[in-house]
Amino acid sequence: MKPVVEARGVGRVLPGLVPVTLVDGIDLAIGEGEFVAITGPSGSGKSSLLYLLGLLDRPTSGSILLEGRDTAEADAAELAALRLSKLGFVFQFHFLLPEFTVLGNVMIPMRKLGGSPETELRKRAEGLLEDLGLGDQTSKLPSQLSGGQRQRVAIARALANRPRVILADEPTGNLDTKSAQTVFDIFARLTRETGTTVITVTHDEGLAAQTSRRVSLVDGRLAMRSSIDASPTSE
Ligand SMILES: Nc1ncnc2c1ncn2[C@@H]1O[C@H](COP(=O)(O)OP(=O)(O)OP(=O)(O)O)[C@@H](O)[C@H]1O
Repeated sequence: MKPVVEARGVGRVLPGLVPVTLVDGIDLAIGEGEFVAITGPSGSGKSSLLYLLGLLDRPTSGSILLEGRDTAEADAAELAALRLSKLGFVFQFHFLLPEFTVLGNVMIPMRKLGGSPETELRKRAEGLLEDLGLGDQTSKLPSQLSGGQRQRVAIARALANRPRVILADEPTGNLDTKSAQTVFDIFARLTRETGTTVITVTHDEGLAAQTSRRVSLVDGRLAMRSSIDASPTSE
């Protein structure tokens, strides 16, 4: 199976009088429909790796491949276009725009990508929200929703342009146990039913155990087991 996202010898060093190594020598191949948890102690580089895999940051060594394409030479506009059309992001904080309705928030990335009539975009956004149990909340403002509902809107927005990969950074960090479980249930269903790849940073052992693969970091490097796990998808 061809990997959807691949890191080849990826390192990221912050320059300075005392350079800081965020991640180092990461080799990782993640396939279609995989549900991957990035785990490790605080400060081990989990968010840094996620940002690199999501093309939000650039490696200082090695490269990231998306659907087999090396992104090392892509300029900022090309990276932005790839993020918009191929990737979806969910963060610990929802980052919904407060003045837009739930539906309006989900339609923002759709309108940015364009290519379909407004009525079609609206229908698709409504379908996504319905699917995530928010069919009766579409005209509300984010402030009128619970934390769990807001995070589901953020997931709907991440899915707006039918991404190949969802990248989530501690998406359950602000949620109660039940809402956190709902988020992971949604991710599991997405990977199973649509072949979307989900890569999520989490420090919650119980949730990490529900994914199909663990990638563990220690001091910015893959822990031994993660390297072994990386091999089957790159065959
Ligand atoms: N802009 C920065 N300047 C200096 N150090 C940084 C910067 N960004 C990250 N770091 C350091 O790099 C290391 C990796 O950070 P990162 O946020 O990727 O780790 P993490 O595993 O996600 O941590 P946490 O679980 O606490 O969120 C940490 O030691 C962090 O303090």
